[in-house]
Amino acid sequence: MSMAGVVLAGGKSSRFGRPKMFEEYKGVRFYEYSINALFNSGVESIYIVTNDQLAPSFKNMKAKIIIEDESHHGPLYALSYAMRTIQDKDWFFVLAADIPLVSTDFVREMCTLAEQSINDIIIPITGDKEQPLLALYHHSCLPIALELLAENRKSMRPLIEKANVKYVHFSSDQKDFMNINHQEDLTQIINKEIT
Ligand SMILES: Nc1nc2c(ncn2[C@@H]2O[C@H](COP(=O)(O)OP(=O)(O)OP(=O)(O)O)[C@@H](O)[C@H]2O)c(=O)[nH]1
Repeated sequence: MSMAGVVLAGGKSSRFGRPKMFEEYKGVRFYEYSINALFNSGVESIYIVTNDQLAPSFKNMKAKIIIEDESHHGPLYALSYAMRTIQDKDWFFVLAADIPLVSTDFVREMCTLAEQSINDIIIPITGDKEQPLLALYHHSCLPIALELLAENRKSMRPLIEKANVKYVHFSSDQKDFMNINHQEDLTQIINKEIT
């Protein structure tokens, strides 16, 4: 079994107001947290998937950069583009750069689940929230994803509905899975209102 880590970092950040993947928490940029969580976790190689405008601003020796041929088509397109580009891996561990504080232990535990899995997708549930952008996707998802994209269906949801999905419950620090969409979300973490 071989696995690639895929950091999704090519969104518009329209709610945040500036490219949020480059924001810092405790002196580390969001996308670097995602890379660090994947590093030494069982994932063999790490990729940042982004667009041509943002690409020059990523600086990290641990990850390679994949530049989408078309920008802003959303996470399903980004994942399928990564799967088309990286052809020698069975599994793709997706981490959204705007959920930066996930731990290596979480990634390791998910990787262990993939070893014996006959599923197409493994999705964690944290609290009562499904986390499709912190999930494992088998290469078998690619034809389904391409079919959906050809129908202009760009959300992850129809892929999840069509694929064979395993859900796994995680109880963890709320902060680990905090999704940063607005500047106030970051302020909340910094002010330790979320513990
Ligand atoms: N590579 C890539 N990543 C994306 C794309 N769209 C969203 N993402 C990433 O997916 C994660 C979730 O994105 P969202 O917060 O839903 O969308 P966003 O465009 O970043 O932000 P909003 O404009 O505020 O909705 C973030 O880490 C984004 O960087 C895309 O088209 N390509």
